[in-house]
Amino acid sequence: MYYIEKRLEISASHQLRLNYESKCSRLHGHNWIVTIFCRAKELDENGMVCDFTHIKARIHDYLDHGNLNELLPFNPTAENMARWCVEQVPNCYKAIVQESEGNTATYVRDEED
Ligand SMILES: Nc1nc2c(c(=O)[nH]1)N=C([C@H](O)[C@H](O)COP(=O)(O)OP(=O)(O)OP(=O)(O)O)CN2
Ligand SMILES: [Zn+2]
Repeated sequence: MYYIEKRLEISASHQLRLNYESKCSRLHGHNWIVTIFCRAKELDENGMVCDFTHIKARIHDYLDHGNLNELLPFNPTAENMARWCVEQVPNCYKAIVQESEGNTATYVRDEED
């Protein structure tokens, strides 16, 4: 099995829709650190699991300097973002989304998916 990791830094704004009072419901920004994990039993005809540049294009270039509430069709928590990242990238099985130092969410695709 081949494994790759791609680390992305994304500056963006968001506000959370929550059923309790929170400062996070106000529009604010983070410098997210997103790590994408991909794997494949066989390499493609280019000798890759997935092109790092394509991963950056699908995640970073789409979200960077944007408003996540406008770009994503769900409440932009770190957990939801991690799942969305896994769904965007071919051969991706895991994503780690760090919102700030100490605040991190991970999504791992089920084996049978
Ligand atoms: N489980 C989650 N909890 C929270 C999320 C999330 O995505 N998943 N997100 C937020 C907000 O985005 C909020 O902006 C985070 O604020 P921050 O100041 O970074 O975190 P804390 O309130 O924990 O404060 P620290 O000073 O960093 O301890 C909130 N929760
Ligand atoms: Zn936030």
